Amino acid sequence: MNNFDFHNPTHILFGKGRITDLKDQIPDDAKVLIIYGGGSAERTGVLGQVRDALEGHSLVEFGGIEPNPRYATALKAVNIIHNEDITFLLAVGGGSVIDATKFIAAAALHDGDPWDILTSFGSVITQAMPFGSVLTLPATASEMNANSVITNPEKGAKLPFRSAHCFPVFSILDPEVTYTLPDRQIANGVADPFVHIIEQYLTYPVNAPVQDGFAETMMRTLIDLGPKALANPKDYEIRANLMWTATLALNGLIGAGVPQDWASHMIGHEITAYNDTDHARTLAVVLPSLMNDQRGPKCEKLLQYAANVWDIRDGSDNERIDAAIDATRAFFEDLGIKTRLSDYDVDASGIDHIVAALKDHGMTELGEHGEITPKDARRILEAAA
Ligand SMILES: NC(=O)c1ccc[n+]([C@@H]2O[C@H](COP(=O)([O-])OP(=O)(O)OC[C@H]3O[C@@H](n4cnc5c(N)ncnc54)[C@H](O)[C@@H]3O)[C@@H](O)[C@H]2O)c1
Repeated sequence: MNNFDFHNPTHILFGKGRITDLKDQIPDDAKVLIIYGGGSAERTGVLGQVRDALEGHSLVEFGGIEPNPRYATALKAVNIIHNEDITFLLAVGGGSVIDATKFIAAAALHDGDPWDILTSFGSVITQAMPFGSVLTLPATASEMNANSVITNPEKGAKLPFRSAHCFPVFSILDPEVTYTLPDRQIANGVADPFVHIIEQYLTYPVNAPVQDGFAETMMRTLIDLGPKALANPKDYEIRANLMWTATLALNGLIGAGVPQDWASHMIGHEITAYNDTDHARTLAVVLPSLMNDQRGPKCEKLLQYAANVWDIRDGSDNERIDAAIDATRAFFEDLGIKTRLSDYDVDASGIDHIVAALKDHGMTELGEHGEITPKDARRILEAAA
C-alpha cells in the first residue's frame, strides 16, 4: 500500500428529517447566505424546510447557480458576501451548488484575482469561509470532500480545484429529499459515483485489499440498486443506500493509499466545457473506451474487476476484459445513459476542439502513470465516436 494522509473533517447528519437539525450546526449569531440553484430547491420544498429550520437566524439568499456552475455567477455571490457582511454559507442543492459554494467561500477571502484559484487548481487558497450543505442530489460527494469544478464559458474552460480549506463543516443527507429527482438525475447519480470508484480502483495492484473490497462492494451496490431506484423512486432504503454510496465513493476513504487515474474525468470535463453535456454522461462515454484503450497497463485490475464486480471468470484474459467492458457499457445504457459521442452531437471537429482544450489546460500527462497524452485522448475519443 502507498503512504497517505487521510483527514476528513465534515460532520455528516444522515437520515429522515435531519434538516431540522440545521439550527444546531450554524452559530446563532451567524449571518447566513443560502446558496441554491435554478429553482428545484424552492419547488420541491427543501428551501422551505431550510428556512423553517433556521428561523431566528439572519438569512440572505442567492439563487441561480447553474448546473456545471459558472464562474461569473459565483462572483456575484462573492459581492453579496462583502456587501452584506455574511459570515456563514449554506449550499442547498446538488454537486453544482456545493462546488460553487466552495469556490465562493475561497474567493471571498482571496487577495487577488479569483481566476488564480482555478488556474492554480486551488493551491493559492490559504483560507475559506465556513460553509455547510443540504444535499439534494447524491452523485458527486462534494458534500464530503474538498474538490470543486467551475465552468467559465468565456474561456471555454471547466477547471477543477482542491483545497484542504474547502471541506464543508457539515452536510445534511436526507434521502427523502431525493424522491423528486427526475430519472435523468437518478441515473447520473448512479453513473457518476460508479466512475469515481473506478478512477480510484482501476489502476494497478498495490496490495490494498480493504480499499479494493470496499470499492467492489460499492460498485456492486450501484449495479444492483441503480435500476431499482429508477423503478421505485420513493423506496427509502434504496435511496438511502445510494446516497451514502455516492458520498463514500469520493470522500477520500477508498482513494487513500492507492494509485488514482482521473483521466476519464479530465477528458469528460472538456466535453462538458464544449457543449454542456451532463458530467456523468461524459464519463459514461469516455470510460468504456478508455478501459479498452488502456487494457495493457490496467490488465491486472481489469481482470480483478471482471471477476469481483461482474462475476466474469471464464475465457482468456482478453475475452474477460472484453466482457467486463461490455457489461460496463450495458450498465450505463440500461440506466438510460448513452455511451457514444455521437449521442451528444460531438463529431470529428468536436474531438479536435476537446483535444486542443486538454492541451490548453495542461492536461497532458493523465492517468495513474501520467502517460495518457492528448494524442492518446484523441484515440480514446475517436473510438467512442
Ligand atoms: N466536487 C466534486 O468532487 C465533484 C465530483 C464530480 C462532479 N462534480 C461536478 O458536480 C456537477 C454536477 O453535480 P450533480 O450531478 O450533483 O448535478 P447538479 O447539481 O448540476 O444538478 C442537476 C440538476 O438536478 C436538479 N436537482 C437537484 N436536486 C434535485 C431534487 N432533489 N429534485 C429535483 N431536481 C433536483 C438541479 O436543479 C439541476 O437542474 C458538475 O459540474 C460536476 O463536474 C463535482
